[in-house]
Amino acid sequence: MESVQSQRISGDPNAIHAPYLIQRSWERCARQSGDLHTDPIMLSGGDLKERLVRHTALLQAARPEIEILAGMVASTDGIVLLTDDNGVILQSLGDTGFLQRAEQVALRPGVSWAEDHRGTNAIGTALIEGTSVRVHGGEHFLQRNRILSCHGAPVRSPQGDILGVLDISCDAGKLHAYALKLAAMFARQITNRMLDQAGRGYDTLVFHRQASSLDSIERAQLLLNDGHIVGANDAAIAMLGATWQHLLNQPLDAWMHADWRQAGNLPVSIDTSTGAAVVARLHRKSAPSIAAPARPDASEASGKRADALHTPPATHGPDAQAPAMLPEPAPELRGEFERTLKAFDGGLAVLIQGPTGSGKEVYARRLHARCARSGKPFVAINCGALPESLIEAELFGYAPGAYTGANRHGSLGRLREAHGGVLFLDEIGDMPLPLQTRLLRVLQEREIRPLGSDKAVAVDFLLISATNQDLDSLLRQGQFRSDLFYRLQDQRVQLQPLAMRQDLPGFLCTEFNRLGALEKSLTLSDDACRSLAAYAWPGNYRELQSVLRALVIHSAAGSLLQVSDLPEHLQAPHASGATGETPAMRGSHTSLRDIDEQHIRRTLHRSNGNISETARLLGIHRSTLHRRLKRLS
Ligand SMILES: Nc1ncnc2c1ncn2[C@@H]1O[C@H](COP(=O)(O)OP(=O)(O)OP(=O)(O)O)[C@@H](O)[C@H]1O
Repeated sequence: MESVQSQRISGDPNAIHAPYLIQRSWERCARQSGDLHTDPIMLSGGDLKERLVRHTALLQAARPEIEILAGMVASTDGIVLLTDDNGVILQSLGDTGFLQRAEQVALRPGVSWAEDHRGTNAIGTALIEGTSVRVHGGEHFLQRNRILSCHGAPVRSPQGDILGVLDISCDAGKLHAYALKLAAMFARQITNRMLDQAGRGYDTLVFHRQASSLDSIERAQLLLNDGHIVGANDAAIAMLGATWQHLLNQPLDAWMHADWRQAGNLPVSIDTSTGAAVVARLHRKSAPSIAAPARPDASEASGKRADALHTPPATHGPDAQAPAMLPEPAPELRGEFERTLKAFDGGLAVLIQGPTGSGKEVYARRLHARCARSGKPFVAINCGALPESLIEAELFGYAPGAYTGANRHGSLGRLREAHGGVLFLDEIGDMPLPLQTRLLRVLQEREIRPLGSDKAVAVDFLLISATNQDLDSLLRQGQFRSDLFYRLQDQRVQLQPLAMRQDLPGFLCTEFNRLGALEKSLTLSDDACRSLAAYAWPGNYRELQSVLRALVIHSAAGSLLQVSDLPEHLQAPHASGATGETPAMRGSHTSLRDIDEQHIRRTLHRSNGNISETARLLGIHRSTLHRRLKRLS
C-alpha cells in the first residue's frame, strides 16, 4: 500500500500537500474494503428533510457563503457542497453540467460521503482528520470517484466540534491549486458567522497581530462569559498557541495580559501569554450568561477561590466541555475506556495511573463529559500544588470568621463544590498523611464538617484520582494509607507512555496539523516523521505538544521539514537507520517509573539545576518537584 501511494503522490507534484492524510485514509479503507464497494447510501426524502431541519443554523450561516463561492468556482465548472457531521450532503450548488456528471458518482443531497461508505474522499477524510483535505483524481480510494478533484474543509462550532464540511468539487482534469485554500477560507467565514450568532449574550474579544486585520476573515475571536472563554475560532486557538480543551472554560487572564479589560470599540495593544503582541477590540454584551459556574449554596461561598491553587474552575453543564473537544484515548485504549465509564457510572471510584503528561487529566475530564453527571460540576484539585497550611480550608471549607485572614463570608470548600458532580484528585500520591485521614473520613461518611463549624454537611460526588507515582511502593513505605488506597481504586486505569501508542506516526502528523502546521502549510518529510516516532517522548503528550508548537512557530510557511529541522535531541541516534520502528513496536523494558525519573533528572540537568524552570518545563508545581526530588535522592 505504501509504495503504491507514494508513487502516485510523487508522480503528481501538486499532491504532496498531505501525503500522510491520504495514506492513512487508504490504510483505513483497505482494512474494510469489502464494505466500500456497495452502492451509495441515499437517505429517503423524509430523512433528508429531518436532517435539513436539524441543521437549520448551519445551513443559514452557510447560505451566503455557498452562493458567493459557487459563483467563484463556476469558471472551473466546479460545484460547492455542504455536508453535516456525518458526511451526508445537505446542499449542492454550482455548474449544472458538472452537477449532472456529479450525479453519476452520487455527489448529491441525501448521500453520505463518510469515508467508511465512499472510501478516501475530501469530505469523509476531512471529517476524520479534522482538517482541510484535498483528494485529487487517483487519490480517491474507489475507482468510480477518480473523475473528481475534491477539496473539503471542516466547519466548526464555537466549542470546536465539527458541524460539517464545505467542499469544492470539480473534474479531476481541472485541478486548481487555490481551491483548497478557498474552501478553508469560506469554511472559516461560516464558522465566524456562527460564532457571531452564538455570541449574542456574551462579550466578544476580537484580536489580531495587525489592527488592519481586525475585520478580516483572519481575525481571532473569543466569546467571554464573566471573563471565562466559552467559544473561539481556529484563528484564536492558533494565535494563543492553545488547544480547544485547554482554552474553553478557562479565564482569559491565563492567556492574555489583564489589559484586555481596557479594550472597547477602540483597539488596544495587549501581550498574549506566549509573548506575542496583538491588537484587540472588545464588544461588551449585557445579556445573561449561560455557562456561569452555578456553585451550590453560592450565597455561602467566598465568591473568589484562592488563586494560589492554579486549579481550573469547576466546569458545568452540557456546554461546559463536550466530549468531542477532548483528545480521544489512543485506539488501543478505547474499549477499556468504555468499560471504565460503565464502572464509573455505577458509582465506582476510578484511579488513573500513568507517567507525567500521559493524559490522566484528559482521561478524567472525558469520563466526566461522557458520564451521567456530565451536566454537573467537575472539580479538579491538584493535591501536589496545595500548600499544606491552606489545604484543609481549601478542601473542606470554613465557617465565617473561622480564622484570622479568612474570608469573612466563609468558604464552601472544593469538596462541596463537587456536590452532585465529579471530584478529580490529581497527584493523589502527594497528599500529606494527615489529610489522607481526613479525606478517608469524608469518603466513608459522605459528609464534611467545615473548619470552625460543628455542622456536618452531606456531600455526594463521584471520585476520580490520578497519580504518576507508584502507589504500591508508597504504601509499602508507609507514605500512603492503605485504607484510603482501597477506597480510591475500585477501577484502575493504567495509561501508557505516548511512545507505546500503536498509531504513533499517524498521530504525530495529525497533532502537527492540529497545532498549526496546516495553517502555515507545513509538511513533515517521511524521515522527519519517522525520526519523531522513534523518539522515547519521556514527557509524553505534553512534551510532544511543546515540540510540535515550537516547530510550527520556528518554520517558514510552506516548508517541508527534514530531520535536520528537528531539535537535535530528536534527530539521532535513535533516528539514524530508523526503520520506522516505534518504541511501541520494539517493546519497552523501561518501567513507567524509570521514564519519569529519567525525565525529571534530564530536565533538571537541562535547566542547570533551576527548580522553578524544571517545574515549569515538566508542567508540575514546584512543591511537587521538591517532593519527587526528595524521593529520588
Ligand atoms: N490523547 C491525547 N491526544 C492529544 N493530546 C493529549 C492526549 N492526552 C493528553 N493530551 C495533552 O497532553 C497534555 C497533558 O495532558 P494531561 O494534563 O491530561 O496529562 P497528565 O497525565 O494529567 O499529566 P501530569 O501527570 O503531569 O499531571 C495536555 O496538553 C493534553 O491536552
